Amino acid sequence: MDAKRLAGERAADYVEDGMAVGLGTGSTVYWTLMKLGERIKDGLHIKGIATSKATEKLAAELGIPLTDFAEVEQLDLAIDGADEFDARLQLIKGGGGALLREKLVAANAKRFIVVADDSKAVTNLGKFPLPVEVVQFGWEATRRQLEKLGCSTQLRMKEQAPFISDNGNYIIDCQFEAITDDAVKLNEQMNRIPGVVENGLFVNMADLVIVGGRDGVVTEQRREI
Ligand SMILES: O=C[C@H](O)[C@H](O)[C@H](O)COP(=O)(O)O
Repeated sequence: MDAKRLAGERAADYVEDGMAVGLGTGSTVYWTLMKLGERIKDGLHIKGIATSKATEKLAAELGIPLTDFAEVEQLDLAIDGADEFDARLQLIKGGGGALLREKLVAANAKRFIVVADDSKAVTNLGKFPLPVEVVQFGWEATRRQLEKLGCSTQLRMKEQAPFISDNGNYIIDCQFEAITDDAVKLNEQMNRIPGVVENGLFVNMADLVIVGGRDGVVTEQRREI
């Protein structure tokens, strides 16, 4: 079975009746959502908060009831994919441009489970360009400030026009040599730049990473507290 599918489906086992669940975005968590859709048909009752418009649409198609933060104070669980994860379970996310809602949802969940295939495991974060969501106004100035942190940058494009996030913002992809030392510090430095809305570094957030191996074996890595 596909490695993403193995990881995605396993995560659905952590969802219990009555839970409020953060529903991630991407091709790995897609399998979690499919599984949850099946379990709902069999009588599981949950409510979800989607991390993107794409996930909202998929959840509606699968019959997963949605709610929002007006109704839910804290999610029991959030499940999402990642573009990279290291041994400390620090992540880069946002390859699909959903990082802002994803971070907000994960930050307001009691437990955050990441699903990934084994190609996402890295020794040092940063081979995958770090996505940073910025407001459209003055984005060129924001980009220059980001470059002062030691990266080269690229405005994300889609069909010859700037990519627009679900929140109406641009994404600047930041390529570092490697994020070797302090992801906590870089996360803070980026978010202090005026114009930056959020960045794709998820530090000390993931509690568990479920990894689908291309050999068909699923492993689980827990964060040491
Ligand atoms: O913005 C997108 C998200 O951060 C995704 O969770 C991430 O890009 C991983 O996606 P996939 O499971 O499709 O590789």
